Amino acid sequence: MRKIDIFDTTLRDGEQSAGINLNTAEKIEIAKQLERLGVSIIEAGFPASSPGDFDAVNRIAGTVKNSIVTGLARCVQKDIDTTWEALKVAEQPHIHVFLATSPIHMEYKLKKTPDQVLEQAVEAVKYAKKFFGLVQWSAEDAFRSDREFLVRIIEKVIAAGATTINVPDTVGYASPQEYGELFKYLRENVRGADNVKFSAHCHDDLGMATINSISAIQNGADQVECTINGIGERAGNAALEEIGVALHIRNDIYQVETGLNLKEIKRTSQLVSRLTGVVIQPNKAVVGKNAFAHESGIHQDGVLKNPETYEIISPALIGEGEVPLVLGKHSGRAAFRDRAFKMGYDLSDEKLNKAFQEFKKLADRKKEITEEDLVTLLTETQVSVEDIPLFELKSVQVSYGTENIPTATASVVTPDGELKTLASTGNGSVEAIFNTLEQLVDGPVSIQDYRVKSVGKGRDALGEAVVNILYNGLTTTGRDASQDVLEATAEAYLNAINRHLIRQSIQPKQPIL
Ligand SMILES: CC(=O)SCCNC(=O)CCNC(=O)[C@H](O)C(C)(C)COP(=O)(O)OP(=O)(O)OC[C@H]1O[C@@H](n2cnc3c(N)ncnc32)[C@H](O)[C@@H]1OP(=O)(O)O
Ligand SMILES: CC(C)C(=O)C(=O)O
Repeated sequence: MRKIDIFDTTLRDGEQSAGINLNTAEKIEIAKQLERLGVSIIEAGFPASSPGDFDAVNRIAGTVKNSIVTGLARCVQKDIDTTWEALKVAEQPHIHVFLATSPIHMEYKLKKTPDQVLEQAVEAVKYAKKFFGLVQWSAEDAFRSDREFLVRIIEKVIAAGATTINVPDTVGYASPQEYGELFKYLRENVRGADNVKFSAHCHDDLGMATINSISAIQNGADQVECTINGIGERAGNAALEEIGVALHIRNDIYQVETGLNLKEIKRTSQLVSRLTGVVIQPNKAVVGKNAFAHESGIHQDGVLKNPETYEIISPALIGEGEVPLVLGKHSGRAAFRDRAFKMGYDLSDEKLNKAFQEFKKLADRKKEITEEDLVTLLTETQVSVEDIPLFELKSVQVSYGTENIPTATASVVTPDGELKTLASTGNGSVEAIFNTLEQLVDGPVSIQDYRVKSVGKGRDALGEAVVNILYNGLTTTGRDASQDVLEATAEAYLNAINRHLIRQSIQPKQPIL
């Protein structure tokens, strides 16, 4: 199989992302991880650009042994000298010199004629060759360059000693077909093309960096330049993880080998995200948080029957652990049953259906169903409520005035069937209710959270109360909605106590996974 070199430029073009600034220690940590990932070449920085970059490139060149380390330089002697100073410690010193070749860059940026650019490129490559065995030359903005000029300058830099020719789409303008055709054209028209490697370097301004890189490979590129998580100047560079995994998964078409250790992808992606502070978008291909998250019932059912119904990449391929099915408003019974079973609840069909209906109601109201929500829901359903005697509020009355101490009186039927009437005071009406009902149980009940909100609009809107209690080492939450918030509060408090009784009387079996 044809070998494609993965040239990682996370530490150079990736660091050119607005807002990213990595220190030497961070760059070394990323470089070591890139080495574990198995990239062929690490572009560690631009040594002439700052003392910090020089130091990082130099230290990485002295540390990394299994990947080639390179540094970027302009076609000027000073840059090449500095790059040599940084890289002479490397096992296989490699330099990356570049000069723009497109009409717009030559005329307005470099203020040079094509002939002057050609001469400068040749001089720089010859000079670099005195120090470096491996010299990569890039025609910056190659895609927007005149093809005949490109062929002419590439032939001259090959003759001057360049070992790799990089053909970047610097501004992300190419279409996959056009970019592929450019590689084909250069392979067919450049004298000496067979003696060098051709490299692709794509930017994502039109969202085509990955597919353009792959198109280049299909048309003769031997190397692709990319970054972890696709970070880089403006909209970023081609994402290494996308290229690596696409070439692997669709090897039936591409038939190439990268030498990447794909199991290190997830870890590398997370490391780069953590150290750069660039959060990965959830739906990012391969490494996004949702890349393997199945949310809808029909998909979940399919995945449970056979993961390949909806998964073309196995999470294990990139070193991702097991990804639990997401339980949300689109989930179906199959996923719900699976999660319940894994949590240790083996429910009959009837009870599962009941729990599932409650789950759907809850999912409509909440964005995320937590583990605690599920435990509550499942334990309550596992035991039909009639099986366990609970407290039942018969009435509650609160006496409140600006001049007197708030007092609550409640009548409650206890689990033993006894009707009890209790009263207590508090600093406010709510505390008076809590103090009154606390007398029903043995020991202090700590209120962890208490919230009231209106459900619906207008004067007659219902008031919903949510009370979270800690009692006897267990945390439970009670809810109730009523026309009156004080009544809802008393009911929610008793609901939390009742949930405590239910959870105490039935413990789930040991979780299965
Ligand atoms: C497509 C790419 O990603 S290219 C890499 C881009 N990366 C960076 O620029 C990051 C590092 N850059 C830097 O730190 C600085 O720009 C430096 C240190 C390299 C140069 O700084 P300065 O000397 O202040 O120059 P400045 O950045 O303002 O302008 C760039 C100069 O380099 C020239 N230049 C640009 N590319 C090249 C090149 N490949 N070879 C030679 N000269 C070049 C420009 O024409 C300009 O020259 P001028 O000052 O005579 O007009
Ligand atoms: C220096 C070159 C390779 C570059 O980064 C680009 O053209 O985008």
